[in-house]
Amino acid sequence: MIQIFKDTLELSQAAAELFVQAANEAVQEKGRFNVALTGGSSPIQMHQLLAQSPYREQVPWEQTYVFWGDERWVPLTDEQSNAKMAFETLLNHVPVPKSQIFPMWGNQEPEIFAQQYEATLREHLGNTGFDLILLGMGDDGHTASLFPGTAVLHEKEKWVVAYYLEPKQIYRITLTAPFINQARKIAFLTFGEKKADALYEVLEGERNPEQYPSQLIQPQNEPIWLVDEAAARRLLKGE
Ligand SMILES: O=C1O[C@H](COP(=O)(O)O)[C@@H](O)[C@H](O)[C@H]1O
Repeated sequence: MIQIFKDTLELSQAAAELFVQAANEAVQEKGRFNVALTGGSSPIQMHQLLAQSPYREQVPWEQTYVFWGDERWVPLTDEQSNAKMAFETLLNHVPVPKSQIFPMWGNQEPEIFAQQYEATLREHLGNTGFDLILLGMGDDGHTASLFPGTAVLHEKEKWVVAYYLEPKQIYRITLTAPFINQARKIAFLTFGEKKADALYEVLEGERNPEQYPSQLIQPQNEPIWLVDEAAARRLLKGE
């Protein structure tokens, strides 16, 4: 399902509303809300909205468990850290218990940490997927840290993988596509002209997940694409 918004504020408001709804549904049903946050720039405005009235009061923070979809393997103080951004824009401003926040960072080797993170997920989620996974999409069609041409795109068993991303000279840690696809709800936040080509290829182009890894995201319930008019330019033209 694609929802197109005039600008990033309207898009972020819709994302915040979706977050509130998913949280309340999950808590009503089973007493807790398991969410995976996305990194990059796309969620910042949604985070800021969730940290303020009226959204802040509408989220059952005490029952919320926060994980990440992916991370750059850097300490939590590093400017590149997706978790640092989430703490600064959201988590430091809401009453979610710190013991319920699980950043993708530790003192071990990244591969060992990935195994431990998967064990933590299994402990908290059991055999169910996330209630909500928020995702961004890079200009190249990657999502989470599922980058074009990488071996992780072919992972079938593991839920979490760490690997060295040669072009960016950094380790990445990421949920895998088969695990992401187990989520009850998945929402992509995508805006800006620079994403127009990739968005068109992902949604309307031939199937080529090796080049456009976002195509691997095919959960049972169709993902929700929240996009702005600039990113949707080619979709709107029907090119
Ligand atoms: O590297 C990453 O990029 C994607 C997209 O980032 P954005 O700045 O275009 O929103 C992001 O979804 C991912 O979490 C991040 O690690």
